Amino acid sequence: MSFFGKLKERMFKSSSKIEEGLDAIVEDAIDPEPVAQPVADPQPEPEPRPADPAPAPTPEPEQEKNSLIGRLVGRKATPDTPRRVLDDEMLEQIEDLLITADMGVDTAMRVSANMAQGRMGQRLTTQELKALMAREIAAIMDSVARPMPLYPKKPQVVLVVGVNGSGKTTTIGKLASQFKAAGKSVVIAAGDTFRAAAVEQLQVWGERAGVPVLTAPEGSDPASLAFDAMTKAEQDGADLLLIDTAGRLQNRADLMEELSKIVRVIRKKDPEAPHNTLLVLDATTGQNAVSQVEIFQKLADVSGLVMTKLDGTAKGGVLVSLADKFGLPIHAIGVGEQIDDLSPFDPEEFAAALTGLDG
Ligand SMILES: Nc1nc2c(ncn2[C@@H]2O[C@H](COP(=O)(O)OP(=O)(O)OP(=O)(O)O)[C@@H](O)[C@H]2O)c(=O)[nH]1
Repeated sequence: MSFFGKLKERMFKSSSKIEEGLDAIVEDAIDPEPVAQPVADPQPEPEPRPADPAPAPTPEPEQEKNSLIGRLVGRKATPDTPRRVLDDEMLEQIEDLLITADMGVDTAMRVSANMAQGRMGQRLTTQELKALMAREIAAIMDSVARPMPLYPKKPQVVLVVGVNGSGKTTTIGKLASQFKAAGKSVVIAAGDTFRAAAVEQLQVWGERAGVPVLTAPEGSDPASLAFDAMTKAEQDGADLLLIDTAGRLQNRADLMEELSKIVRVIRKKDPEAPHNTLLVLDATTGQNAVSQVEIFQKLADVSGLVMTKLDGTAKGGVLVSLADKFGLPIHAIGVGEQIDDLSPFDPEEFAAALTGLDG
């Protein structure tokens, strides 16, 4: 199966929600036109009414013609495909649908308004709506789709932050495995020293990835472990040091102090560290992820996002809202619990998978 097919299958809950919603909106047509005119109807329409013109093909920017969404937009509907005239009521329904898909009010309004621009009064099929929606979503996400930058610095220090359970450990394991496969040497530091289970989990992932995991006795100072890990990574000539951190938001002042102490200590060895601060977010928390970004931006100098658990949730739309609201780079997405279930973020494939556009 192609990667796109796999992504779409994994994101089926998000896509089926939008897909079913769009089907319902189109079928909900209180359409004054009794018989829908297909796009490629060979019969010329005698007197097209100005308020209800035959659907003009969606204009395609030149560079999109060969893209995934560009190709999907061009698909022709059959004569009996249901259509609905795009009007204010339908636009509001689309907006509501996007809000229920966790896109947030502002982003939902932007996406639906852009979809409608120049198309009011056109008769559209679900497939055409999906394609328009996917195109607008991809446009919002295009500028934030960036792999984690790699610097020539050794070791490159990646601080991984996020609330407990967001998928930090799993993501560190997946990243370690991918970098190792790319020929990089990696060291992991189990910085959540207060939770024995978190440390054990990280050790399991380290073994899977074939990467050493530095640990410290339960309850010891995470900053001191980070310093030791820096020393080891330097001694080993490691390319990458991934530091796991605690995610207790219950006491933000403590967490902020803990994170800033880690940063202070590793800067004694490299004033530019950490080179990346990845915030790991759980897609199943929906719009909660928005407040998590706001909080963690105050606690740490977040440089990029990884969104986990996009498989099996109907809340994938939150990623569009994050891109729209914060503009932080999205480096990767988690689509499962296995070691290779971390994918680079591709806005076109994501948009097509989210909207259920057929690949
Ligand atoms: N379905 C799915 N599950 C995931 C994904 N990423 C992580 N998980 C699961 O989410 C749960 C929490 O993941 P962890 O990596 O332990 O999260 P954490 O942030 O390190 O949590 P703490 O160890 O409690 O701090 C685990 O059961 C993972 O298997 C993903 O992309 N998809």
